[in-house]
Amino acid sequence: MLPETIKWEDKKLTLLDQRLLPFELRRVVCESAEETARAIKEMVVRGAPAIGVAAAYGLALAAANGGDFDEAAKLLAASRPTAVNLFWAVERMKDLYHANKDKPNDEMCRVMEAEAVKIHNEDIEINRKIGFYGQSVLPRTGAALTHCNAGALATAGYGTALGVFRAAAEAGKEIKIFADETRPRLQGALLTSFELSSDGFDVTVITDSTAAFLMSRRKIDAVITGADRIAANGDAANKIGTYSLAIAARFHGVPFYVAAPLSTFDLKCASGADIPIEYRDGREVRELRGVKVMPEDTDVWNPSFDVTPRSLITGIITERGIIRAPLAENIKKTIEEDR
Ligand SMILES: CSC[C@H]1O[C@H](OP(=O)(O)O)[C@H](O)[C@@H]1O
Repeated sequence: MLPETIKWEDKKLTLLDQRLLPFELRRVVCESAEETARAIKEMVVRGAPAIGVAAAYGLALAAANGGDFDEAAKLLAASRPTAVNLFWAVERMKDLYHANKDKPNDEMCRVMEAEAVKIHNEDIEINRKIGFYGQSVLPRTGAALTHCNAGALATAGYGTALGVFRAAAEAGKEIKIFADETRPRLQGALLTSFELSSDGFDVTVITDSTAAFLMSRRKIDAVITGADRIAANGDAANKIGTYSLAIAARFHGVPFYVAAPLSTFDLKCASGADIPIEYRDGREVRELRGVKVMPEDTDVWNPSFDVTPRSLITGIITERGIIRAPLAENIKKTIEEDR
């Protein structure tokens, strides 16, 4: 059984240290917003929904610890730039804090803690709904391909893309899953493979550059990935390598789905061009788990995300159903109906 990604125990946030998986199971304890922000930046916890939930708890800690709450919120918002779930959670907790800051401290802290727990539990329920709708795109028996980790390790539990596979299995479907290793941080090889095999799935790791050849040699019924931010027109930012996967899927006639909660949509971004892309240290590419794989002075360009244009996306699987073309219109309609 997979350990919980995020736990709130004795008014402390404990995070499964995903930098050590699958070789070591260790938890990092966060007792302040500062410690939480560092854990997000250093990818102790990662995955769009998971960092949103962690940030919510980070702000519950900020409220309990006193000090400058708005500064704590800024610090958390600055930890990583692409996943909009982070900003959504920060804004939701800030609004609550300012609505309750004049109440007695223990009451205000209780309200903040309860909201973070609510965000945590909501995420798991949303992921189950994403799985419920998403499993319909998979056959009774078949194969699927995913990229990075959009599973329980990237969320508060159950997962988004991997939640679709869980729901398919719960519906009695037999799906062989191929997981891109996902250079440079290897979330597919180290996290998705570990997560799915721990839950008894038939999962095979391939290198990122194998995906197109795999599609040319065997039937892949669908590619299903997560997302970190989806623009109003349907362009979707996700882990680097997703865009080239979508191009290969289109060339081979494989349906390409993005699985994401409505909190991943950012209507303030008109298109993918407006989505901020995180660039990380080149050392992530020059080294593999601390072992140099190229000279230290090698120039590296290391965007952590790319943007898949809506034209390559078959559908976006959400907790309100599958949004299909015309994506811009149907995104607007779905979000308005959810309000
Ligand atoms: C369920 S969304 C997970 C999403 O986040 C990952 O990025 P990172 O591991 O850098 O946080 C990747 O883009 C996944 O699809």
